[in-house]
Amino acid sequence: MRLRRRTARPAPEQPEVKASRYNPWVHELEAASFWVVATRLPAMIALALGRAWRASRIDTLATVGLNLGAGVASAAGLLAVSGVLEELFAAGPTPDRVRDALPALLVVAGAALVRGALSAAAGWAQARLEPQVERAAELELFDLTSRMRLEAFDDSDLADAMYRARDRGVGEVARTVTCAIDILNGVISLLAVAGVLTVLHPLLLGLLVLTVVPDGWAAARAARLRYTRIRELTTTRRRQYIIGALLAERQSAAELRSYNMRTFLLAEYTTIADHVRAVLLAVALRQTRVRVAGDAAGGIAAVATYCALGVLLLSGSMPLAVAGTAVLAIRQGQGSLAQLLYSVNFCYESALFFNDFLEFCHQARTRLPAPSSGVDPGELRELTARGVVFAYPGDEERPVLRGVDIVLRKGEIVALVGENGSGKSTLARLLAGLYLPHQGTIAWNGTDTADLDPEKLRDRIGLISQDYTQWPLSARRNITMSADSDDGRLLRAMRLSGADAVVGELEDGLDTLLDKRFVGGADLSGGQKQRIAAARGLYRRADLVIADEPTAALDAKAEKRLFDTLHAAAQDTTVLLITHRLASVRMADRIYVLDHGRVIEHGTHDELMAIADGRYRDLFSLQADAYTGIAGRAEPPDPALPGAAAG
Ligand SMILES: Nc1ncnc2c1ncn2[C@@H]1O[C@H](COP(=O)(O)OP(=O)(O)OP(=O)(O)O)[C@@H](O)[C@H]1O
Repeated sequence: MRLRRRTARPAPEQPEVKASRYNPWVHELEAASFWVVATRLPAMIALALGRAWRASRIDTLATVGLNLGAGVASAAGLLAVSGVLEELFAAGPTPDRVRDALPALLVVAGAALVRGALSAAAGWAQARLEPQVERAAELELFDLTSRMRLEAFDDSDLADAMYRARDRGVGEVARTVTCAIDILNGVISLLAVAGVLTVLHPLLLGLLVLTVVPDGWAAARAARLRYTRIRELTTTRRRQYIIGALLAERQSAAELRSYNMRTFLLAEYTTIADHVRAVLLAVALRQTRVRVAGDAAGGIAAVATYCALGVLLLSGSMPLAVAGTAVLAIRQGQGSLAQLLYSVNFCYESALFFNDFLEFCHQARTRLPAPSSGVDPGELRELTARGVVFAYPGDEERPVLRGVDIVLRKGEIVALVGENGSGKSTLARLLAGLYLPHQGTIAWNGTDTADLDPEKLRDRIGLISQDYTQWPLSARRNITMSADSDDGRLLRAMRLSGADAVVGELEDGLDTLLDKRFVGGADLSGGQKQRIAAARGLYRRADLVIADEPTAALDAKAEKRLFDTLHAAAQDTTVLLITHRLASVRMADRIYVLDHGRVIEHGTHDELMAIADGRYRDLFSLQADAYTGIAGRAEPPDPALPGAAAG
């Protein structure tokens, strides 16, 4: 199959490629004038320098101080040059003029030497500062991402903002600092040139500005064109990155091959990459047009400047020696002003991306949990959910939980059952304090969990999650989930979950790295991973163990052992068990049946089995029939299933 199409590509299918639909503010940004954004620049520079100051005071002081020194040396050198020229253009024999110019020449040389030394030292300080600023920005970002409320990760706008902040924002913090310092530098050398020009003829300063402004405008316009397009492409590039990872990462490698997904994914990637390329090429064209216009205007202004100089010369208002100095100063001034505008422009572009970083940090801060009350929940006696309503972000009109009431008392085993998508895992996450209900309350010993210290609360809960993560850490850390480990508890948790057999087969036992992407790393089977995840939940000294489908990948022996363990643990721990294996919940003290976010039945196994046409009874009988082979309750085969018609 040909992946590349030479002809014009039709509009891409993927909705995320139609970026403007998702980024209406891009047009607002485009509409904002350069000056509107430029007025924000000083504040951005101050923010960037503030970050530099916090990252390293010494290096910030050294960078700013040494650059200032270099700027002053450069100004002194320029003034001395005009002194040299003055002497050289003066009347008298040439050897005398050269001799008279010598002191000023020495100043020029000395200034150049000092400037060079200070610039080198400033460069070194700046090079030290940048990684420190970047590191601080990265740490700030990850501090926020790891503290945000869990539901923030379900918000696609925030995901875009996070991508932008991570992709470019973090790096641009340091660059904004560098640019800010370059601007300071540029201002100093420009002041020096302006001073010289003003002394020579006040008109020259105006002419100098005239020659550089068009270039500056063009550079700024080009930068903003690029930024708005890159911003517009955020979702698209995030999608491109995700598909690229699927094509290149180990986790998806086997499935990609077994389903022959290569061609499909490459085509998808190409469509997106083509779209990104087309947008960037269009930007490049627009940028070139803008730059050509700027250069043309700048050229006209330069011609006008030299014409004005000629007029001044011809009219006798300016002596030849002064005109010579003026040409030199104008050329140096053009260089300085162009450098300054370049720095401003660079800073402006960096600041736009730096703003992304700030914007994400701001958004993330609004998603942080409320300041902790510090209230210790205390040992669990009773956990209740009353009238709990919860919807995921973006789906507010379709709540996943719609007025759930449940109760768990100390030492009980409580089971949640129900069909896929009925809301069991969501309820478990709310009970674990990972989400807060939108309506209703979850109370730990009668106190709303929202009023308790969330970390202390989570310390009392062991969550054996359905979507467990295998961390790129040693087997030990994968179970203890912290730097310290209590060997007694660790061995017990491993024995109860069956993880001891898994670890026993690893080359370095508990010290084996559970990540095959690194040298010496090991890979585990699905069931082995689940045993490790179960050990993780059991290792905690928890009042409440929430086991969400803890045995889906376990073999029959390991499953029985884990359920026995959970039942045994319930002597002094409360257990919330979510499972589709209904045989395992028979012994539960209470079973809640969820359907579309509501509790439709609850009671003991016997009570629920006594409800004629009850949902639990139905599900239980269905599973029991599958084992006992009683055909009486079996439904007729679905005609849509393969082989059904033949049967
Ligand atoms: N992070 C999320 N963002 C948006 N919707 C979600 C999210 N997680 C789950 N849902 C939706 O919430 C509903 C309930 O999901 P939940 O995982 O709680 O069901 P469940 O009963 O545990 O299902 P299963 O038995 O398949 O594990 C589903 O419709 C699911 O699509």
